Amino acid sequence: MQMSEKLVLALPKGRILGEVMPLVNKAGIIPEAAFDDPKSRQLEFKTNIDNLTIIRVRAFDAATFVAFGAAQIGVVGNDVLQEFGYDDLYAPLDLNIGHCRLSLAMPVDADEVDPKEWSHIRVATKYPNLTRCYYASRGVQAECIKLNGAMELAPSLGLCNRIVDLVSTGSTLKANNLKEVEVLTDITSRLVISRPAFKTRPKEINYWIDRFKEALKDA
Ligand SMILES: Nc1ncnc2c1ncn2[C@@H]1O[C@H](COP(=O)(O)OP(=O)(O)OP(=O)(O)O)[C@@H](O)[C@H]1O
Ligand SMILES: O=P(O)(O)OC[C@H]1O[C@H](OP(=O)(O)OP(=O)(O)O)[C@H](O)[C@@H]1O
Repeated sequence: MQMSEKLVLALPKGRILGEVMPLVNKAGIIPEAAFDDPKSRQLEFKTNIDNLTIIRVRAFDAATFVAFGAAQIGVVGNDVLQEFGYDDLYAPLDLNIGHCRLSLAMPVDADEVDPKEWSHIRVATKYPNLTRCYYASRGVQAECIKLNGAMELAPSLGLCNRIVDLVSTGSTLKANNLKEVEVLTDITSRLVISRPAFKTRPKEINYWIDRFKEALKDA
């Protein structure tokens, strides 16, 4: 296949990276050595594919780079997809990695843990849009305090009694004396595509979607 114009793949640099790289490699993409060098300050990496580079960015920013067409392909958790709701992101493939859930949690000794009885709640979260939408659809007004991490501290320090955060093993909640009250949504990571790129370079983009589909079959 003829490949010329640069194609950028945006990968999240956090915990997903370890899970996503075997898939990226199986899809036939091998980054240059600097990618695995912890001392390297490089942010964009050549690969064995002539026109394809990889950028390693924060999980939320991977969605933004692709949504604005600065990268054409990316890997993004559907927590981030739902939080932003970017129209220009097409998410055709569930990569079956980054499994977790977005849940509301409260102190283990809290009362008022029946969501059906709530009409207004205050919540500390990294996901204010998703949280507001979820509760609005059930007639509950959610007032959100945006934090970027360590949400679990909010109840014990009196910021607010409820948090909405990602849960996987549940050990972070347990270590901070919190209990999971309800699951808002289940999360996995998806392959995402910039819609404009999909329109203008369909053959090339479909080629890579197919390579990732094949990689998933062997996973
Ligand atoms: N405990 C978890 N188990 C499984 N997947 C998770 C877990 N926490 C987060 N994820 C997934 O990994 C993505 C990136 O999370 P990660 O914790 O690496 O980033 P972050 O620390 O939130 O981001 P940043 O470093 O940019 O602030 C999330 O958007 C989510 O889809
Ligand atoms: O249920 P668990 O297995 O304990 O996982 C949940 C934790 O994982 C995520 O945080 P992360 O470790 O990514 O750190 P962060 O707070 O910096 O995002 C999430 O925000 C929880 O704190």
